[in-house]
Amino acid sequence: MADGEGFIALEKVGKVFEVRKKTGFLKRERREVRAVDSISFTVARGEMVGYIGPNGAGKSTTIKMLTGILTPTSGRLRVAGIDPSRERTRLASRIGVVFGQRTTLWWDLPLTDSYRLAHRMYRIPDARYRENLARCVELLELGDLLDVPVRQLSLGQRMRGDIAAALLHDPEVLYLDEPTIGLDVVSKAKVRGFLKELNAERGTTVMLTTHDLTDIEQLCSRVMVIDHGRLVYDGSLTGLHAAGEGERTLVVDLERELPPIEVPSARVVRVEGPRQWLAFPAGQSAAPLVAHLAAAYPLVDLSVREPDIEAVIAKMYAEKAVS
Ligand SMILES: Nc1ncnc2c1ncn2[C@@H]1O[C@H](COP(=O)(O)OP(=O)(O)OP(=O)(O)O)[C@@H](O)[C@H]1O
Repeated sequence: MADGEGFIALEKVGKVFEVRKKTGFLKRERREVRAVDSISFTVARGEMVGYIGPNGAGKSTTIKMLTGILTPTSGRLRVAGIDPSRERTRLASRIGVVFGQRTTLWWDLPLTDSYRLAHRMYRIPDARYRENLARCVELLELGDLLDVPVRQLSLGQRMRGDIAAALLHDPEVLYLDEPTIGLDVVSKAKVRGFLKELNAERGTTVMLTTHDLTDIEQLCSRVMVIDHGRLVYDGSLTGLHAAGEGERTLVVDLERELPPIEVPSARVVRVEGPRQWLAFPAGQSAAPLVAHLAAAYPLVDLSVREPDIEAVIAKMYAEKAVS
C-alpha cells in the first residue's frame, strides 16, 4: 500500500443509481440518482473521523463502497491498498462494520453462538479470539448477556454485542453507521467510552456516521460533511463552527444592573438583571474581548458558550440548498 495516499483513499469517487419509475400503463421512466458525486478524501491510519450529512446525502452509499458491497460508478477507491469491490473477501478480514439499524447477530441464538461463528468464519487464532472476546466482554459489559438470545436483548445491549462481533478479528478499520441510534444516555456513554479506548489503545481507524452530533463532539477531531452527494466540509469541529459563521456567546455577570455593554466586535443579545449575553464571531478569540470588559466594567463572573453545532450545520445545509 502506498502509505502516502492514506489508509482510506477516495479520488473523485461517484455512484449513480438507475431507478425506473412507473409513469403510466406499460410506461416506465428511467432516472439517474447521483448518490455520491465526485468525492475525494483520505483518512490516515489511526484517525477517528465523523461523516455526517442530512438524510439521503450519500453517507451509507459511501460506507457501502468502502466495504465493497457497492461498486463505484466512477473514480478510484482504496482501503489498505485494496480495491474493496474487487477484493471484498480479502478486505473483509481487515475491516469491521456496524450498522446501527441492522444486526449481524443471529436473532434466535445466544450472543456466544454468533461470536463462535465469527471465530470460524474469520479463522481467528484461538488464543487471539479468547483474548479479544475477554476484552470486549469486560469493556462492553457483556458478561451477563453472553447466553441470552439476541432477540431478548435491549437495543443498547444488542448494539454493544454487535460492536464486539465486529472487533473479534482485530480489524484495522471500523465503520460505524449510527452506532448510538435509539440508545439511552447511559448506553451511549458506554459505547463512546469504548470507541475512544479502542482508538487510543489499538490505533483502530474509525469512520463514524451519525445524526447525533454529540458522538462527533466527543470522539472525532475531524469531521466531513456530505450533502447531495458532495463533500461540503472537511476539517476540525472548531473550523466547522467558523465555516457556518456561527457565533459564540460570552455570558457576563456584572456587580449590578447596567445599561447594555458597549464593546467593539460583540453585541449584547440579552439582558437579565446584572447578567448580559454578548454574541461574537465563533472564529474570533474571546481573550481581547474579556480584557476589554475587565478594564471597563465591574465583572463578577464570565463564561463562554459554544454555538449550537446543530444550528451551525443546519445553516450550512440551508446555504448549500439555495446556492
Ligand atoms: N439501491 C439504491 N437504488 C436507488 N437509489 C438509491 C439506492 N441507495 C441509495 N439511493 C439513493 O441515493 C441517495 C443517497 O442515499 P444514502 O442511503 O447513501 O444516504 P444517507 O446519507 O445514508 O441517508 P440516511 O441518513 O437517510 O441514511 C438517496 O437519494 C437514496 O434515495
